[in-house]
Amino acid sequence: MSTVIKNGTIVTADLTCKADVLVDGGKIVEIGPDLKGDETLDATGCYVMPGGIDPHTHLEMPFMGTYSSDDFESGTRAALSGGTTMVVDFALPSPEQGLLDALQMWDNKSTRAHCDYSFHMAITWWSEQVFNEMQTVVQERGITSFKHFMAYKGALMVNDDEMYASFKRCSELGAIPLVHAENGDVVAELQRKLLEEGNNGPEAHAYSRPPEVEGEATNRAIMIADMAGVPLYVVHVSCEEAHEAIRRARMLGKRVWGEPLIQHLTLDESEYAHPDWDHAARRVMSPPFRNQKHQDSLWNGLASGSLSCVATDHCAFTTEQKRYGVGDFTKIPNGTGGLEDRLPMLWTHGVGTGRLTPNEFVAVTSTNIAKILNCYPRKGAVLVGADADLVVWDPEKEKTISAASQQSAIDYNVFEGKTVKGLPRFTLTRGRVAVNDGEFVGQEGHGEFVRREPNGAVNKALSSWKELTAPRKVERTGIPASGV
Ligand SMILES: NC(=O)NCCC(=O)O
Ligand SMILES: [Zn+2]
Repeated sequence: MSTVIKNGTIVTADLTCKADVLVDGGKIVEIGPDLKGDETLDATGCYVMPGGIDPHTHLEMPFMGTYSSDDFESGTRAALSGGTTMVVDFALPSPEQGLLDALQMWDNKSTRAHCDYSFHMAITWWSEQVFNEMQTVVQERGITSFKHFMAYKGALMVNDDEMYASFKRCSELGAIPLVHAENGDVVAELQRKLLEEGNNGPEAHAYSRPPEVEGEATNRAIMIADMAGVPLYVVHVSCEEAHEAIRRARMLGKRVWGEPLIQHLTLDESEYAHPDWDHAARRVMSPPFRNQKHQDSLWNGLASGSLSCVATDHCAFTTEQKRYGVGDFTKIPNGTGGLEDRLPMLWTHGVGTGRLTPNEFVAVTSTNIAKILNCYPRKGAVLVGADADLVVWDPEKEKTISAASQQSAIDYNVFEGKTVKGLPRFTLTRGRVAVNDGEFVGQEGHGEFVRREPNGAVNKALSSWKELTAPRKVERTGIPASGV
């Protein structure tokens, strides 16, 4: 059954034009005027855009003594409801667990996905086994991005020597390293001191992770990537210090991408001063929310291009789970939700205010990450031959965000009470309508794994540059005798 999307305006990262879109067999097969199909979706007054790609989710992740509560079923249902048609989740080996073992666990969990997905692999420890398995992960499994936690000391954190070894391996394999950039040693020491002084509430979580620890780690990761000759993707950039490091690196020609989250763009540190413990703890995530100066920096980065992609880091814990940290903020599971709200919140606060153009919105929610992760134009495009992962976006449709009507499995929403203007009329996942005017009509298990090839354009360019600028031994005509 073919489907035609009629009377809409196509908005991509680089053009805006009126045309119909014909979809068949899960792909876009024609774009032009007056197209016909077996089924018609009316896009009058709407923008037809590539579906969102969320490059940073943690679905059913074992973390801090529990599991994040949204799994691939509820998580991808939330994603599609908000116009996101692909998620990239993190396969996370526990320390000493093999990468392929962890991957098996993620393969099992993801069978319930409603939309397409891919994985990043986390490097949580270092050994010859990890070194060897990275090759299998890239070449046989089509996973070409590896995350490194510079925080969570004693759990997921890797040290500089491990990071350098892993980055070099990424370089050899044509893969991209990702970093969670916070100085884990300093965070651990600040946590210890705060607790010792009796500061045990959720606000102390923010005190223990100031912008300085993020800025330092970002600079360090950039240096290590530069030495290893590999591009770098910095996840959840939350502050000017980290953004400044990325901006400066990019100005110097280094291949570094920064990813702010919708939470950091729209929620600020005052949330942690809320008198209700639950309210504050529900917003505990790392890095924490910041003040308006930092938020402005992130918005400016998106507008100017120094920051590339907006994600959610969707890692949802219930209030009951958050309460594991009553009396000790370091035990509050870190993470917040956002999958369903990323696009509507970014449209409302970005396009709706004039901080972003509709084309920039598509770039930072979909196309840029598809290019970085080397799955463009299969994903992130409205082009003949691309997967029909599309959102028909109604810029006039409004709602007030509420946990009562969300898809996520948790009992609250960090954006509760916020009104958004701009919502999906239809969301299509590989041609199948999954959201029809606010109603979820997706199919569990429809989602497929998206395999990615290594050696994307930036990796290729960097390895040529590395070759050209490699240290060379000087052939000398004379060498003095040694000694006196
Ligand atoms: N961000 C966060 O607080 N939780 C998820 C794990 C991570 O990405 O650090
Ligand atoms: Zn992180």
